[in-house]
Amino acid sequence: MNAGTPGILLVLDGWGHAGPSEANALTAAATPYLDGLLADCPAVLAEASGTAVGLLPGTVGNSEIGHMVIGAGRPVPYDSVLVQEEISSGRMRSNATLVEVLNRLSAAGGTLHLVGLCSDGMIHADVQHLRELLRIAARFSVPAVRVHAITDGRDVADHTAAAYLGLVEGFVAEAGVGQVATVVGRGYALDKSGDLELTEKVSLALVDGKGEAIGEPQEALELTRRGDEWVPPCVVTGADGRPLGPVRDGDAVLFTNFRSDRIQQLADDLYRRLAGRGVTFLSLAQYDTEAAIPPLVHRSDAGGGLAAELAAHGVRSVRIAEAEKFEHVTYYLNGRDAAVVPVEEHVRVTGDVAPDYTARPEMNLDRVTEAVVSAAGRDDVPLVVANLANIDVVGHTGHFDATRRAAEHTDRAVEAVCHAARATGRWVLLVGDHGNAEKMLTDASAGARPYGGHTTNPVPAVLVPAPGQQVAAPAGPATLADIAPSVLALLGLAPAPRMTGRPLW
Ligand SMILES: O=C(O)[C@H](O)COP(=O)(O)O
Ligand SMILES: [Mn+2]
Ligand SMILES: [Mn+2]
Repeated sequence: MNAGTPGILLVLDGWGHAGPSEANALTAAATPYLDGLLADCPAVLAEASGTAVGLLPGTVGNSEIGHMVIGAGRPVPYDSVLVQEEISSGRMRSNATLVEVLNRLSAAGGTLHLVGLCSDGMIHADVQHLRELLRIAARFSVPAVRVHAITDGRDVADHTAAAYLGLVEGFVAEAGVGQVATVVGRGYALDKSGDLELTEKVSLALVDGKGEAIGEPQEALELTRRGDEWVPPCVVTGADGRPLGPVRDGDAVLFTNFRSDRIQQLADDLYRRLAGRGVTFLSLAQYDTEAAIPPLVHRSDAGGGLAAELAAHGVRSVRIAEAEKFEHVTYYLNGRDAAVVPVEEHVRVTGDVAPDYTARPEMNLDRVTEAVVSAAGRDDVPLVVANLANIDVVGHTGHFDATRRAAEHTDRAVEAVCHAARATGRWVLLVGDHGNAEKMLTDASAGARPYGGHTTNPVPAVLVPAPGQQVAAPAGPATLADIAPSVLALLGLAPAPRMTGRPLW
């Protein structure tokens, strides 16, 4: 173990590794500084997807699990896995929370409303979970089921919503119960920027049947001007011209996303609007909503990681990120623990928010960099943790050239951080949390269309040693679970007892 040297943990969001290709915006970018670090510093590729981090085999990584595992120092069974286990084992069919509500609906004649993202992107939801819930509703003879379908185009390739809606219509037919009542893009339904006007439009569709009236679900897709993400709220009407969907007194609403961060704003808004009307709310997995919504599956404990260890040793850390990734370097890195920790300082960088990130791939990176440099200059802060969001956030647009420019801005920011680190005697550990920008096209077999989603590729983990610091090249396979033990070792601390990862340097 090293004697203990202060450092900077820099998460480059969406920084995956793949060889050069026409799909790789990272190798296409001019990133001389990062190229130099990768060539000269002890580096390793770390697994950031699938079972290595606590996801189902072959599942793409995401920011939540990525930061949780970076912080926990061990794989954390993610919500998608817990839901899948509940379904595969057959336990969901007798899930006490679900059964109680379904029995009540069948006895009293209420409707079950299933609200969720309809794709198999495996980041927020899996449309197969909706299928199982429809089957279970049929087994319990729930008199009516309404599906309020949120179209994706972000975790999966754009212009795929027609196929997923087709799947959902097939599931409904197979179950013999249910109708698609609402179709709306995730840009509206899964806003997490706090833009309540977007959320309100979705709520009004569900509560009052307000929105574009359509006869068939697929008609909704013709009404978007910005792809699947921005399908405007559409309400399917019945033969009598009335919307099929509005939630009525005594109904139940079950949110089918397993990930909370983007659906919780809508869940809270609906909860408030329907208060006092005897509507039961449920969520597939546990949400961070203000409202207490009972989950069908409880989340895993991701505690006992880096944050706990730093607190136990009184090691001060400063956490820095743009608003988009702020929770990731605080809440998720701390094992989904929102407790205020006296030895932690949080810097949430705000600034101009571009409605379209392709026009501003630099985002507010200058301010993030300034905050990191300023924290690095403090003697009372042994550890600075920051997230550079650009590669991931711009990568999600599916726009190759903008993502290439995001990488070039990131390169200059990393250079500035490394200079500050050298001047203040710090090491810098750079790591991706999952892949994204190294794959901006779908597979050729699928027709090579633009792709803004995450990947299963490993991520680089690179240590830029502090001046005079001797470190050996890391050996063997690595995963994100090795990052917290590495950070602790570099700070001169032992891994926490619950960590299964090992120090890489
Ligand atoms: O919510 C999103 O923006 C994407 O679906 C997933 O991206 P993230 O895991 O990087 O947040
Ligand atoms: Mn991420
Ligand atoms: Mn992302």
